[in-house]
Amino acid sequence: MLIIGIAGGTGCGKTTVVNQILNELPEGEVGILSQDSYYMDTTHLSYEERTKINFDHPRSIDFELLEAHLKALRRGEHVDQPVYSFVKHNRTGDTIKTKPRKVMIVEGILILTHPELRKLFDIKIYVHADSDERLIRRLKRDISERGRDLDEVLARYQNTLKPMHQQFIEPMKEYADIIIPNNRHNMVAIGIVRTIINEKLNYV
Ligand SMILES: Nc1ncnc2c1ncn2[C@@H]1O[C@H](COP(=O)(O)OP(=O)(O)O)[C@@H](O)[C@H]1O
Ligand SMILES: O=c1ccn([C@@H]2O[C@H](COP(=O)(O)O)[C@@H](O)[C@H]2O)c(=O)[nH]1
Repeated sequence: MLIIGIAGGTGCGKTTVVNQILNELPEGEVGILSQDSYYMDTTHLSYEERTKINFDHPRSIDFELLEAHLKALRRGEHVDQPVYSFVKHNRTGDTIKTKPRKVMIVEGILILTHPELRKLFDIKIYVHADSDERLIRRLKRDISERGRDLDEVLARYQNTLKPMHQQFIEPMKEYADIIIPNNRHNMVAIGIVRTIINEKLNYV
């Protein structure tokens, strides 16, 4: 199994990059684990309390479960990946049966901050976009898709996102094997990653 970790700040385009990589690859050959599925279960908190969580700090992630799932997949077992709701700020209670594949991609803002998880990645990728670009994208996406408003996104950006990005996410570039500049769509870089995956899948 080839395990690829894809990190980078919010709005840098990780999900988009993953989807672009998957386009043109045979369906079902590459599996995805999203760090978002592994936000801590906060069912014991009220919605009001959950909105105050710092979701950009590594302690908000259930790395134990993420690591256990990745190791199980590597052993050839399937796992039940939790489904997360950004609107509710909590797991929904549903899970998605995730099967082991020859290539597994793990994506998320904080996945390179955890040393044990980092060791499991054969290739570490950091997607870079400038912070103003990321903020603009996040504003548009969170308002249209995640039920936020302008004030919420800007307050979160100033209070937690920006300082957490500087403290935990940006320094992870140091561990990256590949850095993808993504201020614009970067189909050349996508093509290179797809070639590496195709090689593993024996298609070249
Ligand atoms: N290279 C790009 N150029 C312009 N917009 C982009 C680019 N990559 C992603 N986006 C847009 O920015 C938003 C955030 O992208 P997304 O892939 O969800 O980022 P991430 O998963 O890193 O938070 C989405 O609306 C997406 O369509
Ligand atoms: O309940 C939640 C959990 C997370 N967030 C924000 O999401 C981003 C990470 O997701 P990306 O898709 O990589 O942008 C993170 O910056 C958290 O602040 C949230 O708003 N609510």
